[in-house]
Amino acid sequence: ATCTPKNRNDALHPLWQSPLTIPGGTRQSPINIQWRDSVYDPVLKPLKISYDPATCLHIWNNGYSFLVEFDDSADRSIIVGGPLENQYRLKQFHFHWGAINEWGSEHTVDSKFYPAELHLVHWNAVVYPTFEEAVMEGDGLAVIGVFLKLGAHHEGLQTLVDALPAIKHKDTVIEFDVFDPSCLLPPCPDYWTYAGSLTTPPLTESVTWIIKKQPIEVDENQLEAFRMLLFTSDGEEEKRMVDNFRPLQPLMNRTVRSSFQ
Ligand SMILES: NS(=O)(=O)N=C1NCCCN1
Ligand SMILES: [Zn+2]
Repeated sequence: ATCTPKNRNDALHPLWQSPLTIPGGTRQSPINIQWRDSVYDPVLKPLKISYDPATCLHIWNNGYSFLVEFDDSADRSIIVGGPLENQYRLKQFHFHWGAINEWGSEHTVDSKFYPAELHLVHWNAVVYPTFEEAVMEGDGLAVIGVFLKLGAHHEGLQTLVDALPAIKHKDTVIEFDVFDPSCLLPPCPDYWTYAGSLTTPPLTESVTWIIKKQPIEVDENQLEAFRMLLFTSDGEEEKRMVDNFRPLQPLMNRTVRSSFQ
C-alpha cells in the first residue's frame, strides 16, 4: 500500500507510521537503477560470500516482512570484497513483495519492478561494537539485494516457504536451525552498488547496497505463499502481508557503479 500524500515531506507511510521521506535525506533507498547511467568501475572486486548454515537461529514474522536471523556474535557468516573496505557480518535476511506479480520489489531496473526482492543484511563488526551502532553510521551496513522473478520452482526457497504457515501472524517465530542463504544467490557475480539507506525504519543512511544483476527464479505457488502471511496478530482482523515495499526515492547526487561492462 502506498500513500498518495499532497506533500511527500510530511507523509506518514501507513505501514510504519514514520516519515515516508527523511527530511534532508540525500542518500535514500530504494532507487531506480537506470542501466545505461551506471558506471563500470574496474576497481570493484568480486564479492566474497561465506555463510555458515549452522549460524541460522529462527524465522519470524515481524509484522512487516518475514525474516531469518543469524548468530552474529562472531565472524562466522560474512561477506568481504566487492565495494566493501571491511568484512561485514550477516545478521538477517528478509523479503519485500507485491499483491500481484506486476510489482513487489523495492529497487527497479530501467523502471521495471520484479515481483519480489530479497535483502541480506550485514553489519560492519570490524569498526562498530554492535549492529545498533552500525545502523547509525555511513559505512555501518551492507545489504545484498536479489530480485525474484516468476519462473521455475526454487528448491532452496521451498525450505523457507514450508515454514511460513507456522509464522502466519505478526510476532510468531519458529526455530530454524540449519539454512544456507547462499542457495538464494544467483550464480552470476555481476552487481550494481551505490550508497543508500535502510528502506524500513529507522531509514538511516548507513547502507552500501549491492544489487545482483541476475534475478533468481521462483514459481507462482512460492510467491503466493509469501502473500498468505499476515501483517496482523492472531485475533485481529486479518490483513494480508503484501506490498511491503517502500516507494522509489530520488537519486540526487549519486552514481550507481557496476562490477561488469
Ligand atoms: N529493507 S532494509 O533496507 O533491509 N531495512 C532494514 N531495516 C531494519 C534493519 C534491517 N533492514
Ligand atoms: Zn529490506
